[in-house]
Amino acid sequence: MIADVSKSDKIVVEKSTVPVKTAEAIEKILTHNSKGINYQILSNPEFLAEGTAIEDLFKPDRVLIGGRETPEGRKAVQALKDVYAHWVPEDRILTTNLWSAELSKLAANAFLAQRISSVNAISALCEATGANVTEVAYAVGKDTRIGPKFLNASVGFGGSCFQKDILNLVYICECNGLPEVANYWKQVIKINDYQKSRFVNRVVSSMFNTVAGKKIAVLGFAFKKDTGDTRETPAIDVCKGLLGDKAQISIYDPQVTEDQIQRDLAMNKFDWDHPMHLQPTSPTAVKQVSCVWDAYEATKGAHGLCILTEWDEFKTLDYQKIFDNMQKPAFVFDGRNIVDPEKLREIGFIVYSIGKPLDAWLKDMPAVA
Ligand SMILES: NC(=O)c1ccc[n+]([C@@H]2O[C@H](COP(=O)([O-])OP(=O)(O)OC[C@H]3O[C@@H](n4cnc5c(N)ncnc54)[C@H](O)[C@@H]3O)[C@@H](O)[C@H]2O)c1
Ligand SMILES: O=c1ccn([C@@H]2O[C@H](COP(=O)(O)OP(=O)(O)O[C@H]3O[C@H](CO)[C@@H](O)[C@H](O)[C@H]3O)[C@@H](O)[C@H]2O)c(=O)[nH]1
Repeated sequence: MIADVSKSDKIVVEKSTVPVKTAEAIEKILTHNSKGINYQILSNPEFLAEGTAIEDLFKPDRVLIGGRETPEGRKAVQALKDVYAHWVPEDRILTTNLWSAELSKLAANAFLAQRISSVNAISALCEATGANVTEVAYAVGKDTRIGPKFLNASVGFGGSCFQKDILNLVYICECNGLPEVANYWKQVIKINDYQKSRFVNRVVSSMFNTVAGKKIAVLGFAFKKDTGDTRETPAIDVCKGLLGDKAQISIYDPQVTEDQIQRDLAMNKFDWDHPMHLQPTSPTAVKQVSCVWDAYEATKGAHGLCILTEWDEFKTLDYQKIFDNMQKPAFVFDGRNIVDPEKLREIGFIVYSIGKPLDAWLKDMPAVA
């Protein structure tokens, strides 16, 4: 513990995403064990995203430093500011009070996730009306007040941060007697869950209302491209949904190991959020799941193919070769909108792309159970 080993005054910096007022708890613990040493607690939340961590570190949109509004607090903030000033322009280093810094991190992730749930909600309406979500998102994002980023409709957001941080925000709202605000943010997660189950329903209803005994190839298991991280990946819920209807699944991801996939699919929801030592020791492998190291192997003999991560290599696969080796009718369900549905239809596939005008085959099939 910091208090045990400190021999002089210290600045303690929170980098992790924490509930608002965590700095106060840290401050109290350290002060009560201080033996005359002074501690300044700063909140300096981390904003990097996986897959772009180094870029984000060197060229951050902003660095946020929160501290106590006392002379000692301001001095500590300035000391950390001086460290960042070595490579970050000064106008990008924001200083605030402690609680604003802690809350801003949660709010930023909630706003980002909210954009995805907003566009995903619109994607369902696009499918019902014949609008195209890519065109709608482009038109909406052209308004400079809204902006074009983070408006890609998908099978759902994943990753270790968004759901956890929104639940954190919801909890803080409830603790502060703000149930309406809590419910507002909960809805972002509900739409995300809806989007994943909507995707599974599309697969099942398109394939004659059952996938039992059918081989479904899954391309991509990570929660986004350029990472092997599977925490909260939508692929877990989609695969579990398909397994629930007794599909045989063959998974290929360029970076996720078979061991990780088996572990994720064998565990109960939320178990994978626990530290390693609290997770079930050796979950039994899910027999209906095989993991292969090649997209062509995964799709060989398959009835349907689901794209669940937007890996670049999936954009340039030889889809004619894939079609030739699949059962017919051959289905593609693109959960990331990375393939050209028209080109794939020309090959002979029946194609579902999130929020895009529906294939004639899919038109009368229900999107939700
Ligand atoms: N991963 C990212 O891209 C990212 C980006 C910005 C901020 N963050 C934040 O940084 C923090 C760490 O994220 P990470 O991705 O490195 O997570 P991680 O799961 O890789 O690391 C967390 C560590 O904390 C340990 N841990 C968890 N619960 C514990 C407990 N109760 N007692 C003792 N140890 C415990 C885990 O064993 C693990 O070693 C989180 O607050 C996260 O929100 C992460
Ligand atoms: O338009 C979009 C953008 C993203 N996603 C999905 O959203 C999830 C999260 O993506 P992203 O935010 O790029 O990755 P993270 O590494 O989770 O980074 C987020 O979470 C981090 C941890 O708090 C923050 O530091 C980052 O700023 C914040 O972007 C992934 O499943 C993406 O596929 C979409 O579906 N559509």
